[in-house]
Amino acid sequence: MAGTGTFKEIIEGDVYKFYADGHWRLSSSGNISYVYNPTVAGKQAYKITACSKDEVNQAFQSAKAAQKIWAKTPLYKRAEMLHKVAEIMRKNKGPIAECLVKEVAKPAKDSVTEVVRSADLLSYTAEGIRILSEGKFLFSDSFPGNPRNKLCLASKAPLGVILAIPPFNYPVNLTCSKIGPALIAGNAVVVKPPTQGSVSTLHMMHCFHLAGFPKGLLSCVPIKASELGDYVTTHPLVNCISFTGGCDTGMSISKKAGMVPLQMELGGKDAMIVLEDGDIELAATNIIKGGFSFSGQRCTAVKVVLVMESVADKLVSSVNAKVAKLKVGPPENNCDIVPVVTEASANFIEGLVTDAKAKNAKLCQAKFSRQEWKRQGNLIWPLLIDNVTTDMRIAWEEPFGPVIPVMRIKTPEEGVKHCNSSKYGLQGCVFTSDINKAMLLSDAMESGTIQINSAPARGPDHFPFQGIRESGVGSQGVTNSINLMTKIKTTVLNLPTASYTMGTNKLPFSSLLSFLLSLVLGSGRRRVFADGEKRTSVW
Ligand SMILES: NC(=O)c1ccc[n+]([C@@H]2O[C@H](COP(=O)([O-])OP(=O)(O)OC[C@H]3O[C@@H](n4cnc5c(N)ncnc54)[C@H](O)[C@@H]3O)[C@@H](O)[C@H]2O)c1
Repeated sequence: MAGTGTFKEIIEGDVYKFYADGHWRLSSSGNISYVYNPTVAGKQAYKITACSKDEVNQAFQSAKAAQKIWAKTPLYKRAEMLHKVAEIMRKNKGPIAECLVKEVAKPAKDSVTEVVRSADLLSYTAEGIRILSEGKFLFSDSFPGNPRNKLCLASKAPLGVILAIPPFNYPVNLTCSKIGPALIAGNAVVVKPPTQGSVSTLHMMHCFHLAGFPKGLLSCVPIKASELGDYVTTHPLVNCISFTGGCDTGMSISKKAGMVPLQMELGGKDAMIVLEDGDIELAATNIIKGGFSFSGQRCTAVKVVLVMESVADKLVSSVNAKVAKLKVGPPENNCDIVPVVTEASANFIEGLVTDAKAKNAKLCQAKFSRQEWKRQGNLIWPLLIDNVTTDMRIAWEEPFGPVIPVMRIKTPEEGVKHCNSSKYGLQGCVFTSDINKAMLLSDAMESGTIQINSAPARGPDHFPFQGIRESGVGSQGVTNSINLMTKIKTTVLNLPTASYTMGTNKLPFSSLLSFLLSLVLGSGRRRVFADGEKRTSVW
């Protein structure tokens, strides 16, 4: 059970602690943040301590110190540690999943899946040592005017301290997808958890604690973002920000961040284009799975359907039939449609529906099976909105709820134009049985990823995943995240003469040997330099 047994150390009374310097403690500020249960209006699920400025600063200082030691930890040992955390997470998936159900209303089964998937991600990331153990070796003579007398060794070095800011919808998975690559690459991490989702994140962090990482290397500092958000994101010890969340927050952080690498995974308006030759049943199934699961609160949810007029009726009626079978209710019962995360989100979604209705869109479920479209608290019944036009907000905005607009198009180009006019460019998908059309459309759609004959999806977690325009900066996926969280360090070996592998040059052994000798002799000694002269080394 959450906060007990293995996890009893992370709570005092009914208040969850923060994690820094290898310890769990309450903030000296005495400040508390409240996490609400989305399923029961106004009901508090958890209380968490909120860190002060000094405590956040201390976490960054400790991270900086610990990173220096961690960077000297052999790659294989770093990998062993990540495998160990993954094992602990798998063993303790129950309590972590329990928190996801309570604080973000994720269906119980999906909550367990999120924890297991995150453990798998960490195990996979541990194998990132294969990427990190390889570097590059360059010869100088491919650039005009250079003989082969310079040898360049390039390798990946850690950046330092990574600030990880995950969103509420996948707090465990999207924290692991930042921590794993950061640690394997030799970095330290400070996590700022989302308020809804913080308790799952704290439980997950305890698994890292139990695995025995060096003190200070990892910390998790819940804060009130409105008060300390800027302090955290502009802290001078931050060497990289890996953020997942909404466009407005991400863009505001990007503008304020200093000269540090950014990994920004922001919102999306993922378009599905359905052509006349597409498998309509398959498209309908993917709208249900890809658009309504977790009540549409996924960055890669289908967020607008652009269907060719001639097959639109068939698609809409197939989706409507499937919508009627969706189970609406609490996450504990594994319902398909669960309450959205906050009342503010529910109000926002309702606003999009009201606007579309006022502009004569058709609310399919208001008519279908005589069921009025409805909302009770944060619970919003699934809704397909047909005949959506470009003057409606829902044609452009991200609902992050179980509401999907359908726009009827006359040509595929019309669909591409709508997709490319969006401020977002995360994912998209195309349904067609013609591979040539699929490729042409994929190339024409300006989004980070286009899926052919399947709904947008983030996984598998090692695939590259990125957004363009306001959907983000940088690319993720295990390999890309490792690369983003490292910098290239080069050492150039300057030889006294050009040397070609198995070349037929006359070998100037004496000078080459003396040069090599100079490399192996210790600092401060009288050394023979490449030019044959004896000098005292400066280091
Ligand atoms: N592209 C992706 O990979 C991806 C994945 C999941 C979710 N998302 C997007 O995330 C959004 C939903 O998540 P959300 O509601 O948690 O987003 P959000 O932008 O409200 O919050 C994201 C995170 O930023 C923090 N935050 C807010 N203000 C801050 C500030 N001033 N300084 C520092 N941190 C601050 C929040 O506490 C949270 O941890 C959607 O737009 C969704 O599309 C994107």
